[in-house]
Amino acid sequence: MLRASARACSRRLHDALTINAPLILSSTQARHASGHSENTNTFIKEALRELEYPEKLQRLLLTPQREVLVELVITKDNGEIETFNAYRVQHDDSRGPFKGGLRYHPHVDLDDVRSLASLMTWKTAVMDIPFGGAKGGITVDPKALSERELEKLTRKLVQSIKDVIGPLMDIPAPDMNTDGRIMAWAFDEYSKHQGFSPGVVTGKPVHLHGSLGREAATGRGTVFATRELLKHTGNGTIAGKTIVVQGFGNVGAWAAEIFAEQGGKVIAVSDAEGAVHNESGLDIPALRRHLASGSKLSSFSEGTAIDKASILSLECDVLVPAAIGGVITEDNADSLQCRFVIEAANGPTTPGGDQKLRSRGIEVLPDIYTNGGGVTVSFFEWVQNLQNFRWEEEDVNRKLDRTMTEAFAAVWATSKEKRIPLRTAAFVKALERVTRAHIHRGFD
Ligand SMILES: NC(=O)C1=CN([C@@H]2O[C@H](COP(=O)(O)OP(=O)(O)OC[C@H]3O[C@@H](n4cnc5c(N)ncnc54)[C@H](O)[C@@H]3O)[C@@H](O)[C@H]2O)C=CC1
Ligand SMILES: O=C(O)CCC(=O)C(=O)O
Repeated sequence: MLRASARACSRRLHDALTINAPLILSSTQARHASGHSENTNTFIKEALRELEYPEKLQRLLLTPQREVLVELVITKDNGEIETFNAYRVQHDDSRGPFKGGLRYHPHVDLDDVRSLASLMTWKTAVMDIPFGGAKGGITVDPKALSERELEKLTRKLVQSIKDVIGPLMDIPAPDMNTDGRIMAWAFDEYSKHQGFSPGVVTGKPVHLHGSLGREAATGRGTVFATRELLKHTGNGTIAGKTIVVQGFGNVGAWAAEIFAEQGGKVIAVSDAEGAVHNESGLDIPALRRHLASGSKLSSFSEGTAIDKASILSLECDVLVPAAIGGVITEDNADSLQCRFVIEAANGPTTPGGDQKLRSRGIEVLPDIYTNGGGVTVSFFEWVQNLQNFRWEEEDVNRKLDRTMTEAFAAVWATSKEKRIPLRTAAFVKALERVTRAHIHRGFD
């Protein structure tokens, strides 16, 4: 097996493609060395030490299969040309087509996308859905673009990567600052080139081959995940628990709403601009209506505006980071006053932060499991697209519940059996499944 692994490693040596790269350089090219992939690899290596896999196999599992870098050019509404860096990293497709979201954010860089692509491989494996892992992104502040510019940029991205995505190859989806509207443009642009292909992206609007339940799925899955953790640790149910949510976008707002529906007391939430607190529990539907009307979180009259940086250190039962990566670190982990960290965001805890939380006995439910509800319902959407069929929302939610519950049971059992933290257990389970797929498929 070792010799086979070695051949596989050389086959999969870093394959960086540069396509469609114009010579015009842009002001958006500043790169932030995020260090995210090093953090992700630290967690994976901890699990690999448990498994004692040979080094060549470890390299195969850590190395992305393909990294695509493109330069996108658009004419802005004012007639000026602007260019943007964009990425698609395809980490592993041994278990099925590459799968993962598209992020539009000014801090997106190759290292960030590489880390997120790797997390997708382990996430689809933990959830046991038949996909691999990928992620894409554009280095852009979407708030600085008009709707028309955003559409052009999305269409340019699809034109640039259309040869490496597809319903049976690589299936993008929403992530930070991307939504059903952007997925609809991506589906339309891809279909212009390759013929009608609803299965090329998931997270599409429901009226355009999207799935009922996908929009809320990551938040809903986060609540199912929390329910399982509370149950298995002997801490009862969500009802009555105090909950703090960092990030009030797709994932955070749906999670907060469903926590509240189940009797949880969501005492504070934040977004990129501010935070709001109410010890008696915020009225989440009212807060969502307040934001939808264009008002700011901090001006919500049924709560008190607080400094958004202080949200992580509020006293609560359950802290849910649901925004960006790297927010719980060695430097601030001592200030947390929660019993459980439920990682709805990707990569919210650095390895240093994780060690501190462990030593303080704060239980962390890892991202590759907690936020797996999104890609799970993306899988359901893809299945519906391939069948040209529509499932009822209750059916989607029931299947999501079952998938989250079964995945939890597998991670929990591994954690107990090997006496390792839940994060390491989730990676161990995922690594075993991906490795088994590689071995069964062969390397030549
Ligand atoms: N959308 C999805 O289905 C999935 C998303 N995720 C992860 O969940 C996280 C959130 O994603 P979405 O909700 O889709 O994004 P989104 O763009 O809908 O919302 C992001 C939210 O985070 C806030 N935010 C940004 N920077 C912040 C900061 N420094 N402090 C506090 N809040 C901040 C934004 O204001 C916004 O409220 C990301 O880490 C994403 O990768 C994971 C799995 C699936
Ligand atoms: O729905 C999907 O395919 C992937 C969502 C995503 O990007 C993630 O889980 O981080």
